[in-house]
Amino acid sequence: MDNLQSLKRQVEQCLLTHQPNPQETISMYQFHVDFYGHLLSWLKAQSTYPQFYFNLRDSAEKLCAIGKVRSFSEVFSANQFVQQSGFTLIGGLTFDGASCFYLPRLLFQQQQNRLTLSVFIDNQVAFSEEKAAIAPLLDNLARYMAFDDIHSNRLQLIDQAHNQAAWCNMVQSALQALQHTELNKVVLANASDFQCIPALNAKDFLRESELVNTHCYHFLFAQDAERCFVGSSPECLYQRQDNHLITEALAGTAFVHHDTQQNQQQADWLLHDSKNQYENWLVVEGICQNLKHYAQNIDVSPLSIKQLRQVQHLYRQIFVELAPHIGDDRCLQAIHPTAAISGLPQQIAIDFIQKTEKFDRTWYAGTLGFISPQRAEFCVTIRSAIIEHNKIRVFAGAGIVEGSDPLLEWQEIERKAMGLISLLQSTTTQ
Ligand SMILES: C=C(O[C@@H]1C=C(C(=O)O)C=C[C@H]1O)C(=O)O
Ligand SMILES: [Mg+2]
Repeated sequence: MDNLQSLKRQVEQCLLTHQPNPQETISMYQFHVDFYGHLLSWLKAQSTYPQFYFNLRDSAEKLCAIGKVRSFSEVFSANQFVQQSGFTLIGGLTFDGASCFYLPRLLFQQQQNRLTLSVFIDNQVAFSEEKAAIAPLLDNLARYMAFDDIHSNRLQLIDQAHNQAAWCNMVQSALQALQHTELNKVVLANASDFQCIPALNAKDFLRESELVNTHCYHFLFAQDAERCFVGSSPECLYQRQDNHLITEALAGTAFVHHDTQQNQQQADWLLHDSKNQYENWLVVEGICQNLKHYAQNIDVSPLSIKQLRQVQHLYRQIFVELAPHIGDDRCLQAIHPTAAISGLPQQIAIDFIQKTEKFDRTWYAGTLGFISPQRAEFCVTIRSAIIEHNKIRVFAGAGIVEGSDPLLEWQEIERKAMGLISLLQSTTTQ
């Protein structure tokens, strides 16, 4: 018997015997099975929202969830709930810092070929209502939907928040602000809207991205059936195990060449280029300034290179020993948004972005991940897109510092966007 069929039976059995315990506001049941399928293919067959998928960058671990039992619009209360209940919350913050954390109805945690399903039941709601809410999820629990090939889907650029000329003007005004104000760095971004024929399924798209955009986090967050936020990001906001936190500065960019020798030359150039070094260092400075009140010790690694498919970046890890009782609410608020996606000084950069960019970043350059009592992990939601029926909006940004060249920064954001766009056939080049 398929292992999801067996999971379904176990959950059904458990619901038959569930006795709401008045001491327990929420009950959790956990089931373990071996699993050789793909959680995105399972998710594709589900019709309950919100939907969440998080494939971690540095380990063979994936989280996948549907439905919602509790939600928290403040990180403080989200963290408090995690500490009190011991449960894992998923979600994150938009670029603007709006918080969206929730306890899903079904949470899958996959570690290699081992799958754990947690089912949450709210004892503050009549059990008959809970059973009725769970029934449709159970109907679909053992279902998969095969991936469709997306290689023949065609993309056509229909609109851009900033075309090349407008982008160059925007970078020029940032360069002026860098000269005449306290601003040291500002990360400007663009949104490009494509029509996709035929309409694109977000799960097929993310599956394709997972195959080629390796060494990245892969995430999907759909609050409803209408639109879905997806992406493959190389950037970790932080990972925490007890009071040990690792964060990073990933900033400073060169293109990737197919020729190994030329690629190595690019990497060597990037490692020694003062503009890119400065762009990266400001991220380290921003993070250290914001975390110093919460840390007992901070160590910064030497510069290295993170190679991706289209671009390569300067990379430093930052190892932090947190002071006692510092929760993920404080960590998130201190680190997000880093100078890799906002700038420095942080508030001046955010104000500049808000008055200059002609689109709303929403979940782009936000953060998604999970919080549990012992550990938490969040990625920075760059290299991302919103898929809505037959439209896809792709986001890309670049750090502007003294010495930035508007046209080179334009090429940089176009290259970054290619990480996702190149998964499909683009019929328009600009
Ligand atoms: C803002 C983005 O990327 C960020 C900007 C970088 C840069 O300007 O060199 C490099 C990596 C990221 O920190 C993006 O991809 O949208
Ligand atoms: Mg850059």
